[in-house]
Amino acid sequence: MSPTSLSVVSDAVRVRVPAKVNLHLGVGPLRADGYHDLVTVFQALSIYDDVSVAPATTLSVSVTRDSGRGSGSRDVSDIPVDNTNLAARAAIALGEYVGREPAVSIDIVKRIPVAGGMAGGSADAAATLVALAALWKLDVDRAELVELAAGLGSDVPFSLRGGTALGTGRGERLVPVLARGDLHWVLALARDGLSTPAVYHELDRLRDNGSHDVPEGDVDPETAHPDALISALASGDANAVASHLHNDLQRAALSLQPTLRRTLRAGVDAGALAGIVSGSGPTCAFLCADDVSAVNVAAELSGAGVARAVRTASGPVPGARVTDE
Ligand SMILES: C[C@](O)(CO)[C@H](O)COP(=O)(O)OP(=O)(O)OC[C@H]1O[C@@H](n2ccc(N)nc2=O)[C@H](O)[C@@H]1O
Ligand SMILES: Nc1ncnc2c1ncn2[C@@H]1O[C@H](COP(=O)(O)OP(=O)(O)OP(=O)(O)O)[C@@H](O)[C@H]1O
Repeated sequence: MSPTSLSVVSDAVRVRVPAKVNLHLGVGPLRADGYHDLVTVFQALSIYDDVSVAPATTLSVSVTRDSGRGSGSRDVSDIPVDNTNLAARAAIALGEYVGREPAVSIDIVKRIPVAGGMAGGSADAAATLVALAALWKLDVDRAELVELAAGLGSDVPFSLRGGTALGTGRGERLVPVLARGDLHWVLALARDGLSTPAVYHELDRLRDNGSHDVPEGDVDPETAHPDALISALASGDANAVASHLHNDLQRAALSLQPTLRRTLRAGVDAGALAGIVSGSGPTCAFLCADDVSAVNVAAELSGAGVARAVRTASGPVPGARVTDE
């Protein structure tokens, strides 16, 4: 390797950033600004995108599908590589904030399912903020990065933070939640993605067609607080956590992709404690009693032919972090 290419390698900063699942997702009515108030409990899971940034003459983005085992991405060709990519938007926003040209190359290795309800794009935006803060040796504190993150998307602040957290507002206002021990998950990845706005829109449509503002089984975020789930997380009892998993967006995701009902049933039949649609879907997340059970459930689900791919993961894990792995 020439000294020049060595210096290019050493100039790059790589950040590893996790996927998320919502253990509780209470969705309020549509607000005037097009968003919904949420009460949500996020958990970061051990499926990661890697985002590398390096100095360049102009801003560019590349996205590669990790071809190794553990890859969650079916195809990355749907992901834009222009300035609409959330990672590019993060670089532009941070550049504007600190008065710097975002002349960097951003290379994303994708493992988080695309349009899967696991905050893949948000993860890349959060990773880019952390990577550029390190590359440019910025004197910005965490609160400033969180503020920029919230401007990029509702899930981006959680991708920065990771762990387990209670989210309110659009989902961007976070407080940490104590979770004892690790939870073991199986993820069933769907063949087609779901658009987040389309799923929220479908929930509004279903609610408009129903007789109640907040239909039976849904949680009113104005009044409901996921206390029982938070106590279960503190106790580290996976059975108790499983019985308090809840997602108001689930029926909208099922309405748009009815085959997910079969996937949810198959996971529980395979021995999971409970199954839930992850965020806006269509990924289904199954909570298992322990790591051995997760491997067994994953094997059985793979054989059932109800998913494009099946992965195991554990949580909580930290948010976007510089790595040299
Ligand atoms: C479904 C979740 O993943 C749960 O954590 C998030 O609420 C989605 O967060 P996100 O992908 O970061 O979403 P954003 O980029 O902020 O918003 C995309 C679109 O989703 C809808 N949206 C999002 C968040 C929210 N609290 N209410 C909404 O109605 C809006 O139509 C919005 O235009
Ligand atoms: N870096 C990125 N990674 C993935 N998708 C991106 C990225 N930048 C922009 N997008 C666009 O965003 C769309 C949603 O992709 P993403 O993987 O973030 O969905 P998601 O995980 O369901 O989102 P969330 O869970 O935050 O609602 C994609 O179809 C793609 O066109």
